[in-house]
Amino acid sequence: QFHMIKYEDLSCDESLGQGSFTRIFKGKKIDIHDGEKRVTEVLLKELDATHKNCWESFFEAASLMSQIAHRHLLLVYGVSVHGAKNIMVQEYVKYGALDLYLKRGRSVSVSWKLDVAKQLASALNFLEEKNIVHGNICAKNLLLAREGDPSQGSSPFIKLSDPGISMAMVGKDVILDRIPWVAPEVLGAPEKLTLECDKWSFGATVWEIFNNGNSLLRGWNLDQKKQFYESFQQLPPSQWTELADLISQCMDYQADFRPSCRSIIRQLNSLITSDYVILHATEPVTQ
Ligand SMILES: N#Cc1ccc(Nc2nc(N)cc(-n3ccc(CO)n3)n2)cc1
Repeated sequence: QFHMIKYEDLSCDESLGQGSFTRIFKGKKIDIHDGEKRVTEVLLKELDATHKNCWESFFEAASLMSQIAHRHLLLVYGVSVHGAKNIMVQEYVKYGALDLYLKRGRSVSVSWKLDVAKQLASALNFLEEKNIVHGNICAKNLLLAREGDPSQGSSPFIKLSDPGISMAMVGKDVILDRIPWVAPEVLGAPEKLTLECDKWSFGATVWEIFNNGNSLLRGWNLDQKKQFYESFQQLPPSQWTELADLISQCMDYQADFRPSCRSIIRQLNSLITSDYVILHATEPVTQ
C-alpha cells in the first residue's frame, strides 16, 4: 500500500528537530526518470529505534496519506527500511510546522488565520467523505507550504501531515498530554477514533491558531489536564463571538452534537465575510 524506496537512493542532510516518536531530517531522494537522474528535496521522518514496535502503526499512517491525494494533504513518497531504521519519505514543505511558525511571532492577519482554518476544514471534509479518521489534528501537524503575503494579496497554503503513531499504540500519558486537542471520549476508548474526534481537534486547532500557536494548557501536568476534561471545562472564548461559537460547537463534549464539515465550512465562510475581519486586518502580535 505504499512505495518502497531504496535506502541508497536517499541522502540525509541536516536534522530539523524531533517529534514524540520520530526525528525529522531534510534530505534528497534520487530517481531515475526515463534514463535521467532526478533529485527531489524530501523530508525524512525516522521512527525512533526505541519505538520499533510501533513501526506498523508508523507505516499505517504513511499508507493512509499515500492512498489518498488532496491539495491540502501532505504527499508521502513512500517508506524506506534499512536495518533498524524505519523512514517515511515525505515532500519537503518549505516553512515547516505551523505551531512553530506562529510561535516565532510572525504577525499574521485574521483573514490569514481564517484562510488556514478553511483549508484545514476542506481537508477534513475530504477525509470525512471518504470516512477516514485522521486522529491527530493540531497546528504541529499543519505544514506551511506558502507564507502568503498580504501586500501581494497572496494567501497562505497549508498541508495536513500524517497522524503519526495511532492513539491505540501510544501510552495513556501521551493521550493525556494531547489535551486539549484529543477528544474527551478518546481517553476512555483510544482504539475507537471517530470522525467526530477530528471535529473536536479541529476546534482546538482553530483556537490555537487564533492564539498565535500558544496553548492555554502548556505546562499543566497530566492530572491538571485530566481534570480539565473531568470538570467539562472549555477553552476561553475568543472575543469574536461567532468564532467562539464555532469553536465551542466543535468542542462539544457530546460527540454527536459536533457540526458536520459542511456546516463548519459554511460558518467559516460567513466569518470570512464579516466586518470583524476588516476591523482586525493585522492583529497586534500578542506574545
Ligand atoms: N526550520 C525549518 C523547517 C522545518 C521543517 C520543514 N519542512 C517540513 N516538511 C515536512 N514534510 C514535514 C515537516 N514537519 C515538521 C514537523 C513535523 C511533525 O509532523 N513535520 N517539516 C521546513 C522548514
